Amino acid sequence: MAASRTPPARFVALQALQQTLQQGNDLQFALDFQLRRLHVSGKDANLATELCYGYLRNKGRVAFCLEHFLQKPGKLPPLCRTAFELATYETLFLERIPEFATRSWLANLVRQQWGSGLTRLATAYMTNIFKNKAALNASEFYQKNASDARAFLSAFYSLPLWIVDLWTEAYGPETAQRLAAAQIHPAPLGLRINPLHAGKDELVRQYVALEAESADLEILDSLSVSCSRETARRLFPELSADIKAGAISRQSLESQRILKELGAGSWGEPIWDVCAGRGGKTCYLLERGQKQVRASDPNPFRVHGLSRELERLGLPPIPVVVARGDVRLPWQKKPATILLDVPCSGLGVLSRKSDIKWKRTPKDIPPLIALQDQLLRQSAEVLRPGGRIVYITCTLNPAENQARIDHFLGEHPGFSITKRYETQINDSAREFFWGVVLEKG
Ligand SMILES: C[S@@+](CC[C@H](N)C(=O)[O-])C[C@H]1O[C@@H](n2cnc3c(N)ncnc32)[C@H](O)[C@@H]1O
Repeated sequence: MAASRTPPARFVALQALQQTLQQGNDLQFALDFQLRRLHVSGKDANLATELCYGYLRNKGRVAFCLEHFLQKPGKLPPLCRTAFELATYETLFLERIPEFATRSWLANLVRQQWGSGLTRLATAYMTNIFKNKAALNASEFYQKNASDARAFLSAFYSLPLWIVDLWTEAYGPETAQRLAAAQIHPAPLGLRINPLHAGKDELVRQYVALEAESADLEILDSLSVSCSRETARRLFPELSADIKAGAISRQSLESQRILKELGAGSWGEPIWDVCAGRGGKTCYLLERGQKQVRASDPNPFRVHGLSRELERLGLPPIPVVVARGDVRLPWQKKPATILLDVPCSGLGVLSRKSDIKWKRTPKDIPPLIALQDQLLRQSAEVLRPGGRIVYITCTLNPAENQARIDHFLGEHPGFSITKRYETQINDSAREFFWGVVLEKG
């Protein structure tokens, strides 16, 4: 795609979205890559970020508009279709962008890439979108034009039908609607204060002083904080510098809460964090006083990221290896606690990772279940007698949650559940975690 006349934020967004949707790359990775490659920063980078995340959260709704106003949207070249949808998103959701700006970048891009026929189509389409903007922002439009209740939920809350069906069957229609409504809002910012950092007391003082006037601020045991991005700017004016200096980490409050609820901080050691990724949970454990922690993950980039996290936070070095957890124990000493933060469908974190909605399909679930079973089975094999397995997912899918544990307990009757936690489904929850502690009696 030629960059010459497309404004930088839209150009970066389209490139990153293509990389995410067509090549399956992680959205943040694709966005960072394109911002660096095209030397885009400041306001343009902020707009590109807002476009990518906002569009993916609302992609189902804007696609419904395309289907409504165009006869054969499926015939558009994929990138052209994404450009139509991105312009629709901008019109319906970003109030501050003037009509002429959206119309002109879309028309110029379509003319340059696909010629005058599609440019006329783009112009006529955008006229319809602007004319019907108020109606397109109201649920009635989707209720009236969707074929049935599930198609309405899918269009208005921008959720693939298979997820609507899964949640309706698993949790009932009312809860499915609440979950659908929850995932369409951006997740709040979750922060973790490093208790080992010299600046910790000052940081805590800062947000405790402003707690009363920050309605969206939630604090969990004084070191875990969640708030909107606007509030974070007030509470932590130096956030980027504090992160760089190792005083703060980004981590969702729910991901911290489940560790606390499952007793992290007083788990028997050594602990093996089997699916450690970039080490969000590993670092939490070390910051909360666990000493003998070992971490592994089969993804070398994530393992490298984890080692850098340990350095950034000034944490003591721990054994970290690239390894799968479902085949063998990569250490000599048997662990007393095995943390399985398993690979899962991620349907509980769609508000933060909205690309998952458009990448996952029902076909992905059986291999994930097989891996979850094998990780549990292998953990039981290598666990020290009297030890515990902590099983966590960030998904809303009973087949990956309770059903996996029932299956495991069926095969391993010596184990029982000693702790359990799941995020409550209420109107303020945006992210959902599920977990249990299993101990051998
Ligand atoms: C939910 S993420 C873990 C997030 C991480 N614990 C954190 O808190 O930042 C799941 C991780 O499982 C890893 N994984 C995939 N297959 C695996 C396997 N066979 N054994 C162990 N880990 C695996 C993935 O690479 C991914 O990093």
